[in-house]
Amino acid sequence: MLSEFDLIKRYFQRDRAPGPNTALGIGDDCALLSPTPGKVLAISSDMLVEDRHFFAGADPYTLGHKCLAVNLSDLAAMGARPLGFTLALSLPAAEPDWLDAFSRGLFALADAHGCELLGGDTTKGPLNVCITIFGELAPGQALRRDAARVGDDIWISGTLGDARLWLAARRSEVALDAADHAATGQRMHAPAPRIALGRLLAEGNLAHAALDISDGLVGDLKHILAASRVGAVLDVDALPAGPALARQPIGLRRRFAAAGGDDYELCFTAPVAQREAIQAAGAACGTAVTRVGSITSEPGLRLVDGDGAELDLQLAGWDHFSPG
Ligand SMILES: Nc1ncnc2c1ncn2[C@@H]1O[C@H](COP(=O)(O)OP(=O)(O)O)[C@@H](O)[C@H]1O
Ligand SMILES: Cc1ncc(C[n+]2csc(CCOP(=O)(O)OP(=O)(O)O)c2C)c(N)n1
Ligand SMILES: [Mg+2]
Repeated sequence: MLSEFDLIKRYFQRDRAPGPNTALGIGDDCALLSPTPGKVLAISSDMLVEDRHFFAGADPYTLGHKCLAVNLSDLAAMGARPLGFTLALSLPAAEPDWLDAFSRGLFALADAHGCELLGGDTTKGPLNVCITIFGELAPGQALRRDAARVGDDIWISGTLGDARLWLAARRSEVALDAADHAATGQRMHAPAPRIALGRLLAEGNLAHAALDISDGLVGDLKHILAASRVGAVLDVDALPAGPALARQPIGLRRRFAAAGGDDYELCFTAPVAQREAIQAAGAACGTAVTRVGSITSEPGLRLVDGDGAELDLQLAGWDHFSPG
């Protein structure tokens, strides 16, 4: 039988020297973080709950990846460099095989981004993973939701909608062949946080506002519009649908690309004069970037098709407390 403290020591406390920004890691009442002098901290929390964010029986390796990925995605959306994170874990049982796979998935992504586990909390209870992440960036460089300006282009990284397509297949709403099922499952379970792109956009002063798309593009873009007191026109047919979604009928393609959720891509706004620099930044970090609309002085979000005709799609973002 694993005790609470055996579990922490065996799976989460690593036998290695702390990184340069960690003054004190796991084991005391608090961790001590040393941000680079002159930088500001970026802090965010996201929680993943069984039966809400993932299905019971989810693969523990990809769950370890995803719970950190969604947090790194928030740092990417601010343009911050990752420093470290805390892990609050509620587990129904201390299962060695589950913990081994979960911690391997978690640390594989953490190590890829130089983001150290600083501490956390462990309790018995329903399966629930909550991470708080810390990053840093230069003062004034953060890509804030209130910084969009009239005339800005709206850009999207990567592709949209394939994670939502996997969810539809899992709910037996659509049928996918084995290859599309596997590819869309990868998008749902192993999103790639766009840290490199976010940092290039912030450090190069290329973009104004940004956020990461977790609830679906139209829902999330409205947060930028509200905070910046602007409107937008979005070309739904310009949205970069994921490769599996691109093979689906146009109605589903539009709906899942515009409001799918679980995308963990960046949506950002930038001056027209930065178009070439943004394409170059995307190329430099191997992430496609696509222009999908523009910021307007007229309030509200207008959805149009490839010919500029108004679309009435009645789309909404994910809301944990909405009945839908
Ligand atoms: N329980 C809470 N207490 C305080 N702030 C919260 C709480 N839940 C969410 N927030 C804040 O509300 C804002 C919106 O949250 P959310 O939609 O979860 O952001 P994101 O999509 O970036 O994760 C964020 O600034 C977040 O820190
Ligand atoms: C079992 C299951 N059902 C539904 C979904 C879809 N889903 C759940 S939460 C969510 C939105 C993102 O989660 P949230 O907690 O709102 O993240 P945040 O916006 O705080 O980053 C989506 C699209 C899913 N991923 N798994
Ligand atoms: Mg959140």
